[in-house]
This record gives sequence, structure tokens and C-alpha cells, in this order.
Amino acid sequence: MISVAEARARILAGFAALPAETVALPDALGRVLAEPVTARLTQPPFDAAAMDGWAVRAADIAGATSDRPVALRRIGESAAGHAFSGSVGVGEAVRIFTGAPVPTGADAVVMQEDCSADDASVLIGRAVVAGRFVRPAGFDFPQGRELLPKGRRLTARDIALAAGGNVPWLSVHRRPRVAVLATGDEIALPGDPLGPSQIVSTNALGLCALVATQGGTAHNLGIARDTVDSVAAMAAGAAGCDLLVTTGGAAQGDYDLVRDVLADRGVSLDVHSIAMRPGKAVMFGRAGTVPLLGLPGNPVSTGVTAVLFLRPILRVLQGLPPDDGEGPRRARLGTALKANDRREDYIRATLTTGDDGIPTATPFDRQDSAITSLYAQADCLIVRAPQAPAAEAGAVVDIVPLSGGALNL
Ligand SMILES: Nc1nc2c(c(=O)[nH]1)N[C@H]1C(S)=C(S)[C@@H](COP(=O)(O)OP(=O)(O)OC[C@H]3O[C@@H](n4cnc5c(N)ncnc54)[C@H](O)[C@@H]3O)O[C@H]1N2
Ligand code: MOO
Repeated sequence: MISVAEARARILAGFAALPAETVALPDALGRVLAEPVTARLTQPPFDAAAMDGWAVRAADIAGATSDRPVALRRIGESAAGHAFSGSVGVGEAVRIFTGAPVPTGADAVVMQEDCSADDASVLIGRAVVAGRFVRPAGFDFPQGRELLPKGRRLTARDIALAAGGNVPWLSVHRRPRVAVLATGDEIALPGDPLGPSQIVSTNALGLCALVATQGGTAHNLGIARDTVDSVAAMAAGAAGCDLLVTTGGAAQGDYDLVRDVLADRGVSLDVHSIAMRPGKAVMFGRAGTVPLLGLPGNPVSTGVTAVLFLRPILRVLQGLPPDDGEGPRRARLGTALKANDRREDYIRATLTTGDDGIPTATPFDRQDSAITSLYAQADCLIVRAPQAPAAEAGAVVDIVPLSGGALNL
């Protein structure tokens, strides 16, 4: 058995960022930039009014108050999308609306609440400094400014920013293509009629969904039967994918065939047994040209090992660092834990936040790797190092949050 850290290092050494492709901005949410996004225009492109009111020369109204307003001659109007073409001279004002270009000659905007107007003139009831309620050209960013760096996973806000920079398409890493293969004579698809000793496959659909949350495209290859030929034939469907993930058939039993199939094909496994619980039976190697990650069949083992090994692979393939660094990584224990043995434990737990704002992770009583109902409820995994001594309630522990994904505000 090797440690989790060594297994991760060996597995991730086999992956690098996928090539770039160009996508239209509406399709870029959750994708990772292969090139920085640079502004193609200056924003705002002109000096723009920040309020509805009157564009004036500040010097003209220096002494204006509500009791002693200053009268200016109104000479036109500037609306958003319809600039005033003339220029504002001494003693003149232009009616202006939010977002409209401030005419040349004017250097400030007075809110309409401080003014009263008739057809020919306007009374300005407040003095303002030059620049008041004017957003100068380039106030947000100038043309040529880097708006978003290479390697950024695009959020909803980033899409709006790129649109503001007049960038209609951008360069992102190709989505990882991941083939998913379930194995086992006992496995049936949800909705299929079940034989007397059959169970429904949870793992493949869960893995496909996890791939989607991480920005990849999953190809569900179906269910291989417990024969070498069936596993080999169905695994061949992964040709052209960036990764084949199998579930089940990874342990030592007479019908655990994924290993045999790999061995038959001369596949050397870089990883085949990891000192962790759940998930000891993880394999990593290469099936032909396609890297293969073999995950154990117990559903929670599949889920936990996918979080620990598949998620970072998908991130690296998209040009991201292996870990997201999001969310809390430490919490206080809600209940005491016994000393650990030689396997690193990933304990399913809930997270609550106390009055002091510090999260508390409370393990479920039952930790069997077949209990999917509790895994779905878990907020995090508590990480217990091999041989960790007993820990009291309140002790600070490392956690892996079970949250995050490709879509972000
Ligand atoms: N003698 C030993 N037996 C086992 C060991 C061991 O080290 N020595 N390890 C145990 C551990 S830990 C795990 S985890 C499992 C891993 O076994 P496999 O990866 O070979 O998985 P299977 O035997 O095929 O299945 C295990 C379990 O999971 C169910 N399963 C499988 N696929 C699915 C699926 N797609 N959806 C839902 N459930 C699935 C399967 O029916 C079994 O109940 O081995 C232990 N045994
Ligand atoms: O891999 Mo097993 O995961 O310890 O149930």
C-alpha cells in the first residue's frame, strides 16, 4: 500500500492541461481560460453621466444654492445612445440622462432633484465640483488592459466583464472527455427490471455527474459483465477519451476482473493499493493510449476516491491547480474520535457553524462504505492521518469540503 499523497503525485504526474479551443462567450461559463482576456475597448468609451440631470460647467454654478439658484440657458439634450453634438459654453446647460455622453465643454452633472427647468432655461440649486457625477472614459478599464488571467475558471461575473470588454469569443482549455464503465453481473441500470440478486448501479451515474460538475464531458459506456472479454470489449469504447474511469472489479475477488484485463494487455499499474479508508482498491495505469483510473465498487468508496483523485485530474486537464482551495479546510471536531490505524481515514461528516463563525465537523455514527444515504448528506470528509492519536471533541482537524464545481457566481 502507498500513501494517499504518493498516489496523488503518481497519478497527477500523468496529466497536463489539454489544448485550447475557441468558444463563444455564452458558452464559456465554467470553462478555464487558456489565454488571458484583454479589453478590446475602453470602458466607458466616453465621459458618461452617472445621474439624470444637467451637464454644466462647474465654474458657472460655483455659488448656487437652493435659495439662490443660478440660471443657465438650456441648449439641448444628451441621452444614452444619442449624444449632444454641440459643446457647452459659458452660461449653458444640456439636459442629460444616466449613461449618456457628457458633452464637450461641460465638466459636471447636477442631479435633476437639485434643478428646475422650463423650455428655455434651467435653475441650478446646488454648486458641484468639476467631475461630479461624471464617469470619465476608461474609468472602468482602458483598451488593452488584461481583464481576466490565463488559468481562470470563468464565473458569471467574468462573462459579464468579458462582454463589457467587447470580447465575443475566447480561448479555453478543451473539456476533458471521460469514459465511465461500471462492472459487475449484479449491476443493472436504474429503471431496469432487477433479477433476484441484482442491485441498481449508483456509481456510474454519480461519476458522470461529478465529471459534469468539474467541467468535463462524461461518456457512460454502460455495464461490463464479470468476464474478461466483456470488460475488455466495453473498455475499448474509451478510445479517444482523455481518461477511462472504471468502478468495481478492483479488489482481490475471483470476479474482480479489471486488474486481470489490464494485466492481460500488458498494462503496468502505477498505483494499485492505497492506504486509505474508504478506497483502498484504487488502480491507476494506462489502457492503450488512454489513462485508466480504476475505482473500488463500494459506492461511497467510489465517491470519495473520485473526489480525491478524479477531481484533481479533471482540474489539471483544464489548466487549474489540482486543489480548488475554496471553502474551509479545517474544522473543530463535533465528537471524539478513536486513534487511527495505518490507513488514512476520510470520515463522512456534517458541518455546522457556531456563534463564533468557526465550523464544526460532526462524523456520522455509521461509516460503512456502502451507505449512500449518509454520503449524500455529508458536507465534508474529516481527514485522519495514519496512526493519528485519539482526538477529543473540539480538536482542530483537516477537512475536505464536498462542495464546489464548475459553475460559480
Ligand atoms: N478479500 C478482500 N476483499 C475485499 C477487499 C480486500 O482488500 N480484500 N477490499 C474491500 C473493499 S475495502 C472494497 S471498497 C471492495 C472493492 O471491491 P471492488 O472494487 O472489486 O468492487 P466489487 O467487488 O465489484 O463491488 C464491491 C461492492 O460494490 C457494489 N458495486 C459495484 N459496482 C457498483 C455500482 N456501479 N453501483 C452500485 N454498487 C456497486 C457491489 O455490488 C459490491 O457490493 O472490496 C472489498 N473486498
Ligand atoms: O475501498 Mo473499501 O473502500 O475501504 O470500502
